[in-house]
Amino acid sequence: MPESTTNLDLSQKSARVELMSGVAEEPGSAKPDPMLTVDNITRHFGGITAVDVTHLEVQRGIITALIGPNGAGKTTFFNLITGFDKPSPGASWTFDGQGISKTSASRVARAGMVRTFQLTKALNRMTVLDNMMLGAPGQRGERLLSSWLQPLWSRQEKDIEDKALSLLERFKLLEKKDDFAGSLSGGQRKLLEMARALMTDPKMIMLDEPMAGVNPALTQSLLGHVESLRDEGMTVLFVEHDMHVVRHISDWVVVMAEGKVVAEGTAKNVMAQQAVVDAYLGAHHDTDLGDDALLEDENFAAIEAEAQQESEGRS
Ligand SMILES: Nc1ncnc2c1ncn2[C@@H]1O[C@H](COP(=O)(O)OP(=O)(O)OP(=O)(O)O)[C@@H](O)[C@H]1O
Repeated sequence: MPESTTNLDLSQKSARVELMSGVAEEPGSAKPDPMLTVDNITRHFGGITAVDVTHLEVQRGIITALIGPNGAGKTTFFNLITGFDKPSPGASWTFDGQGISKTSASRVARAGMVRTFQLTKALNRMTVLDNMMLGAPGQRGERLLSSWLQPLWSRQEKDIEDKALSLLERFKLLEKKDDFAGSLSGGQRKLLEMARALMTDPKMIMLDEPMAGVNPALTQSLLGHVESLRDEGMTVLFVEHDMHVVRHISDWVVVMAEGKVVAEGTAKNVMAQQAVVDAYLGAHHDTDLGDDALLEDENFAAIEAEAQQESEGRS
């Protein structure tokens, strides 16, 4: 690992700022020590180009947010790099120095890159503890989830259960262990999704809208959990629409629009960039996303609704 990361204690904000201070705030910029490097990844659905990323590096040991208006390609990008979807020929990407572009989702997970999954109907009907231990397969994602846990299953069941219980304790879900997952509140579900992803001891965790549907009381606690994963050395990449959250916990922000990376930088700088304003608002606006007023939920919802209307108008 290059000295740039190892010499710094990335649980300290000043160290993270120092680490990223030399990084160009432009799409595809080189990082001091990338955990993930992606080249020429494209995905078309019929006539739509959902993803068209020429080059992207995700820095190790920090929290990177992936933002962009609805339909920008964020979820498709997550699916592609975790092996849940296949890109057009010519794509390549490496994780922790290892080429993983021709690798199945379960192998990607075993290499140390996991993504969270929303609780599906079948998972809702399982208890919280069973979700952690994972058995019952239904949909593709669930089968993959169980195959991620294969390496663990070679261990004694007791060890696996101990690990599940200690994660549930950490995420304050221990009292709920015998309840059906479907009975959990929105925030508790998000905690369970996160806890479950940690069963495989990942190096990098990818969170898909970790704060969606979470009440304000639990938001703070969830944010704290995400930050503590980073403070323990994990690399975090998350998709999020809530700009308060993005500003609050991101060390770096990548902005996608119409499948491409259109901006990168710190939250503050990125939101002031014209390309980002254009992506969210359309080029005819001259509003600054760095303006805090724009980060009020109400205003952001209006911006998103407008972007949605524009994209529907185009399609
Ligand atoms: N399975 C699919 N079949 C057809 N089109 C798809 C499929 N999945 C995604 N798309 C299209 O690809 C584009 C990117 O979608 P994607 O869901 O990746 O965007 P997103 O940035 O995650 O949006 P959101 O923030 O709304 O979740 C959109 O135009 C979407 O309609």
